[in-house]
Amino acid sequence: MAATSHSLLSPAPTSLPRARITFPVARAVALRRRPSFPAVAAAVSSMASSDGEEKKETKLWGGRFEEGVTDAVERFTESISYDWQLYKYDIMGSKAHASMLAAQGLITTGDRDIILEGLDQIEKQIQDGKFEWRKDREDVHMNIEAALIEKVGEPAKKLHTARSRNDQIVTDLRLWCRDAIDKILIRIKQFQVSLVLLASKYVDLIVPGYTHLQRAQPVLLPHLLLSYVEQLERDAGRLLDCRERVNFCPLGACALAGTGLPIDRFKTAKDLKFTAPMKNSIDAVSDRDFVLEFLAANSIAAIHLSRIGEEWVLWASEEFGFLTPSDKVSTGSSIMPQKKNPDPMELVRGKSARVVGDLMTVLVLCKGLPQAYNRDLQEDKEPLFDSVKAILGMLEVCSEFAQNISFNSKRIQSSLPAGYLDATTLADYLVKKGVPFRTSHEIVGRCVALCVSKNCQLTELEMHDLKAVHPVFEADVYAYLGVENAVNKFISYGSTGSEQVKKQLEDWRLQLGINP
Ligand SMILES: N/C(=N\CCC[C@H](N)C(=O)O)N[C@@H](CC(=O)O)C(=O)O
Repeated sequence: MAATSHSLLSPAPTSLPRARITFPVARAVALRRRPSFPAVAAAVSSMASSDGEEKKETKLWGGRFEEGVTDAVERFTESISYDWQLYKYDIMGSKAHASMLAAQGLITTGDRDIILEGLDQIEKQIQDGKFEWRKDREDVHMNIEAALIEKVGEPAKKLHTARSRNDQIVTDLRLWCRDAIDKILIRIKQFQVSLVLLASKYVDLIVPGYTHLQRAQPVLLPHLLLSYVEQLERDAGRLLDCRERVNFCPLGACALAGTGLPIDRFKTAKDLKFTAPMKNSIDAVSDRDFVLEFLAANSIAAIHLSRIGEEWVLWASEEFGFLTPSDKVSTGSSIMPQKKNPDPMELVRGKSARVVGDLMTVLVLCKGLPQAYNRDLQEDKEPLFDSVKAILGMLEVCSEFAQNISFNSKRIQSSLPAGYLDATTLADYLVKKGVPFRTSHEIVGRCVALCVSKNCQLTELEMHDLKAVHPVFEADVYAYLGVENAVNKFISYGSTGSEQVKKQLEDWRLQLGINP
């Protein structure tokens, strides 16, 4: 199996094509010689010796073992099929570790330079797709370390001084999460910009506001779109908070107890741009609370995106007809020629399920673990990678959808008279006339009942109709009726009143660096 270079902004597949998975040299020979399944399985991860006998490669941890693991165990315990994605961070950590060992006199500077050069070559091989990932070497750490030993010999055998895979994996993971968070933050901002640009196109468009999915009060469309922007801002804030706690360095905690060797954990932490080394070596290798926090932040963001997806799918329906996605963000039906489906937003809604599922997986994974490291923790990676891949894709597609929809102003406007959207404004009018709110609520309720019986709007009630309900009504009431009048009456901070919304739109444009 060979890795290709990739960035999280264009996520790489979580596993590479099976055809590229390579096993030790004897495998092809063994496959030809003994084609039955058990025999083929027996050949996995084995090496041919010169006399044709198959011999397992000695594991880097193999000193006390007389026999190799079974093929089933090898297949079951390997993680290289997905943790290869950590290679960049594993190499980064190894380089910082080697430099620290040299600075502390634990290895010579000559050995350090050989190790650093060898790691650079391995990184290039991986990026060029020329590195052979081997399942019999279990994971990303052992693959890189074994390859380094093959490449540069003795000096590489010193790299694992004062280090365990337990602190190595969690260091890799923290570095990976830090970068992943930064990439998600960029995508959140891109979606916010798309929403603000969309809002700027419809500054005066009034839409029905819903509660219980029933018509409630009129709102400006930009007000609704900025509500998404606010939610995304909190999503970003949660990720930034999480990043603070991610950014502590476990390297040097070793297996769980630290080391008797004179290492400098502050140097490795600084070189890897962590805030500080983690204070307790048992905690450092044990906990995945930073993964949980990250997955939880992703889950909340995914739920926000799912709700937007639901709203836009609904609004794109014939029944609402409030928005039209362009062809660029729609798909068709294999049987119904007329269909134009808003699939991307349905899948945004759908993929939120896996993001929440990923959080649940790691929550349950962690719940029964005693201190310190347990192999169960290997199972945190696939949900983590999956969650990040999903959320990046969801944000990208939401942003593109926002850039490729138009709101159907005419249809929306023609729908506005329905639902008595101005009723609450009418109640506020009565309050301004000195009527207690509970009484005004009752009066307006009676006005609405009158409209229902006459099949008309509140604006269409004659003065004598209104006076018949309550004598407090005067001619100025008509300045409160109808959705335009009603929207103009909103003045409270954060309300849908056009002054408020225009100011907030301006603030967001400034904050997001959108030029006038
Ligand atoms: N096997 C092990 N850690 C493996 C960590 C890497 C693993 N692929 C993972 O993803 O968690 N722990 C050994 C120590 C070691 O192998 O360094 C132990 O504590 O006995």
